[in-house]
Amino acid sequence: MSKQPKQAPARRPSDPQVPAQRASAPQTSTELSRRRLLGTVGAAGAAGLVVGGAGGALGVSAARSAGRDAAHEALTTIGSTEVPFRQARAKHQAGITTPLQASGHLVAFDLAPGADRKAAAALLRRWSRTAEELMAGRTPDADTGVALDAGPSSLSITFGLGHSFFDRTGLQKQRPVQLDPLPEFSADALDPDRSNGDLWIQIGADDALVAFHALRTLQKDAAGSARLRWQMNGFNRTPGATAHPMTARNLMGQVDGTNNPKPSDKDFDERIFVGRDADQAWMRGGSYAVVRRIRMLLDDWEKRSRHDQEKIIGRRKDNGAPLTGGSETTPMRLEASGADGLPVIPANAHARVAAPESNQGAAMLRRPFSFHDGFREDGAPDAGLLFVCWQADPLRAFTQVQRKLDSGDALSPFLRHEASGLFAVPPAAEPGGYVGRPLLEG
Ligand SMILES: C=CC1=C(C)c2cc3[nH]c(cc4nc(cc5[nH]c(cc1n2)c(C)c5CCC(=O)O)C(CCC(=O)O)=C4C)c(C)c3C=C
Ligand SMILES: [Fe+2]
Repeated sequence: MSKQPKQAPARRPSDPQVPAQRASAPQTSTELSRRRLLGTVGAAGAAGLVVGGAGGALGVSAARSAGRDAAHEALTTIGSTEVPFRQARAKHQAGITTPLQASGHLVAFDLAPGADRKAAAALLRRWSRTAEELMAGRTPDADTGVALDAGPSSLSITFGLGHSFFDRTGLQKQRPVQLDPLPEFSADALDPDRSNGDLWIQIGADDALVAFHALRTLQKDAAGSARLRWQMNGFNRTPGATAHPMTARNLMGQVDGTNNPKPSDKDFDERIFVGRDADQAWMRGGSYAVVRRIRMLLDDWEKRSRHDQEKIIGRRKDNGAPLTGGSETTPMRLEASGADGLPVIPANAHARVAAPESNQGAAMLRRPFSFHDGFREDGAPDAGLLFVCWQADPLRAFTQVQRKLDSGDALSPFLRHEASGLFAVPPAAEPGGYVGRPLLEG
């Protein structure tokens, strides 16, 4: 692998609640004044003014007066931001508590016929090495050049193992019960060809070329050992695109992710990561990912008034605040009723039905991407949410909450669950090791 010329990496905080914008926060006061200037030009552009030439000149002269060569400066630190493959104090893989990235690929592979445990180990070793190199901004020696000049761009690559992986490798005794298939839900319309799989990779980056490059490189690494089963592409808002750091919005226009567990919560690790006393020692410090392709019936949704939409979720559309008042971070007052005697947050509002208070404390870390795969025959967008959630125990988190949603969520009529996967995501590789080594060589 060769190192690409790039700025010194700005390490990205491993906290999903840390707004992605922080990654592009000004680093020095000179930087601040240059950014303010460019921000002003950007705002003028957004207002429809023709500022291109003047804006460019202004930007260059500001950098020159700051004693810099503007030609060698990136406009933001987005490209140079690096997510560590292995974190100093955390045992888990990147891509779980990493802030949401702008571009994502979810991809599942099946081991090739004849590929055994040894072949699986060799593949995970190759993949881990590639992930570590690409996340550090280095590219393979014989490379396509797709991601040249882009820097690591907060690339994270996360590896998971499906239920069938353990049959294929003869490791059934090491398969955790947490990987038992999810139950069927009444709203499911699942396509088996786009569900599950022996191996799963989640790729996220703030540059679409970097994300594609990682996908393609990992696919080539798999040649002869594993075949692509399904692939889904997603996106989120670009970090730094809004003036103020804020929670993501989904394609229904809602602020989505507000009431996620936070790493600062005292029970965060216990809820999201497998504990030290887990039966399967190789999973300690790992997590379980549930992946659902959920199509949104946007034609139906967009016909509903904003008032109706807010009642369906239980939160305001503009700022994500609960209907019981306050700001986005104000707790919902589930017991509050209005002058009509009815609950202000309706009994079937999505946020109420999904809340830990309605689910014996169940909580999961939601880390989704939006998707848009064109339009269906009837002209409706084939778009929605690549719902990815993380938890220590899917039965007590995703399954508990989805059962509840299945039996009375006002949002359900606007959704179609079309694909599903459940994966064990082992802890990060030890230095010199690879993801899954304690399982495969234990
Ligand atoms: C089984 C788990 C869940 C699925 C599937 C799901 C789908 C889904 N959700 C939204 C939009 C929102 N969800 C919100 C909150 C929320 N959702 C879940 C779980 C699932 N959602 C939970 C656990 C929570 C938190 C509840 C709480 O504690 O308050 C919200 C409100 C804002 C927020 O807290 O994030 C929105 C909006 C969509 C569009 C969707 C499927 C496409
Ligand atoms: Fe939700």
